[in-house]
Amino acid sequence: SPQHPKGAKHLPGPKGKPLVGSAYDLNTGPGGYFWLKFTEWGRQYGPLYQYKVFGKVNVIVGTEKIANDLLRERGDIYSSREQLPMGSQLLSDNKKALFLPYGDEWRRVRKLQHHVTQVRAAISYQPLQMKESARLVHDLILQPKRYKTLFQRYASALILRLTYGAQIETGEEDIVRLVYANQVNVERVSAPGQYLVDVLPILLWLPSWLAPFKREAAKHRQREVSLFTGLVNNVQKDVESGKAESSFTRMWLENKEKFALSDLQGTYVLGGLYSAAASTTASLAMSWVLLMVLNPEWLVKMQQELDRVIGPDRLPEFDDLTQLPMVRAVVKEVARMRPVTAGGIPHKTTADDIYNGYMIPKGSIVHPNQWAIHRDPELYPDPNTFNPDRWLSPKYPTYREPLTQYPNMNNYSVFGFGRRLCPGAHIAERSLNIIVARVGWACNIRKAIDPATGKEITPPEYDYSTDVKGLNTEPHTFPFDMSCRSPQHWAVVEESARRATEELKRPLTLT
Ligand code: HEM
Repeated sequence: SPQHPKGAKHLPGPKGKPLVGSAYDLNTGPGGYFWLKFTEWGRQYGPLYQYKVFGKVNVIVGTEKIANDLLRERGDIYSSREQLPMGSQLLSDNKKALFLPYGDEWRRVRKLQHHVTQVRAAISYQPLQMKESARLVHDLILQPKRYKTLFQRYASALILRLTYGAQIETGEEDIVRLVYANQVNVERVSAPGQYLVDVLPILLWLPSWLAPFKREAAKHRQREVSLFTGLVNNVQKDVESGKAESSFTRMWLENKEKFALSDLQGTYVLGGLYSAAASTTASLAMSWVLLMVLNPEWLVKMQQELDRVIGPDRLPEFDDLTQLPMVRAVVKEVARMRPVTAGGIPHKTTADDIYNGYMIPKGSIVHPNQWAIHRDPELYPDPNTFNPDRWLSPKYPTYREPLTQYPNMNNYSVFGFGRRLCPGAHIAERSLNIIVARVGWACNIRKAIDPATGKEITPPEYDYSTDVKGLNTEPHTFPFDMSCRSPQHWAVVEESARRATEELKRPLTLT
């Protein structure tokens, strides 16, 4: 254990049991959600505390200020990741962008990610987002019970078209099924605590015949590498035959020397975008529907704004967003109350540090607990109330003007902190704004009526989980009614969706 400089104190926190530490306490919070356990401990130990698992120090951060002080201001030592033996080492030979240690390889990877996700690039994807959202609204009105599939189709179609030039119509194409199955698999295998080797890395030294987890990892890895490589090879063939449309993969293939990544590392960066982009975006869209069912007065307020600014004759467009602060406030408030990575994506420290007199040793796993950060009563008075006004009225501490620009999601805690901040935030923000503006413009969303009793069904406030254990959360299927607001709105939706479907068949050009 590190030498504590004179006077540096241990962080407070639960003592845990000998050897295992707090390993088995994490799922003992409400609903078994570890971020609620983090939050419960936070009430006892304060906004910065630690627990240990098999001797490993985990530091939990419960306010935005401390998260920024550490993960951003001291980014040179708070920007690494833990390489789990199973999830990272055996499964991908440490090639997964999300899990790369801080250093030169990560910087090169980040350069490629940044190139395709920076604001300027994100703006050029708006036409595609408009087409996909037009189809989304149309299909949601016809088949609201398929909302989960349809939100996932929107998000998958967007990222797979951008990454590989793949055209997705139903969302049930082979490519979608394969990348989705791969993601579920990988997240299951890499969820912390699934394999003993993750807490006892010494097991890595076992020969394969004694270590079934090694054979299992090898199988997954082979499957994943051939999936990602196959997708890149298809684009390569199209480039050679001159029929490849614009895509991230084509751009990378044509500019490989600029990025200086191995073929396999580049392939992993591209393949990893789907897992980072698809279920996260879809999750927040679903949470929006749920929060509209639970807080119908805010849908009405949003529709009043949309009716005033847009009128009944056309769908909202990206250029309208400056005039739609209520739409942006609703989106931001949904992200506050239902953060997708609720317990935060942990960073790892690469040197000893002292903060406010407390020791944070090198190698600590630092969890910015979004659940607590988003419910800090100093920043968010009455934090458990869904209140978009906190972004729109000067009487709240989170208010900022001008409202043509704020609220927005720049540097918003929902996307993480410091140098590892989500590079896809500009794309995700645009997706959510246009989905919420358009679905809100076109649809009424209400509680479903129980046919047996004739009474309204109120879905649970927080019944979340995920198919994919571990990092991302999303609401379990919940009941609601959705219908188009008027025949006039429907005519606009039908015509826009028809045109979008036609246009989606033409090659994409990214500027
Ligand atoms: C609502 C949607 C999204 C949410 C809530 C979200 C959230 C996050 C969070 C919390 C992190 C970790 C940040 C940290 O370590 O501090 C992250 C990382 C990442 N995100 Fe997103 N994300 C979303 C959408 C996207 C999209 C659309 C893309 C790509 C187009 C994307 C690409 C990535 C990548 C590549 C990383 C890894 C960065 C690294 O480890 O250096 N994300 N995201």
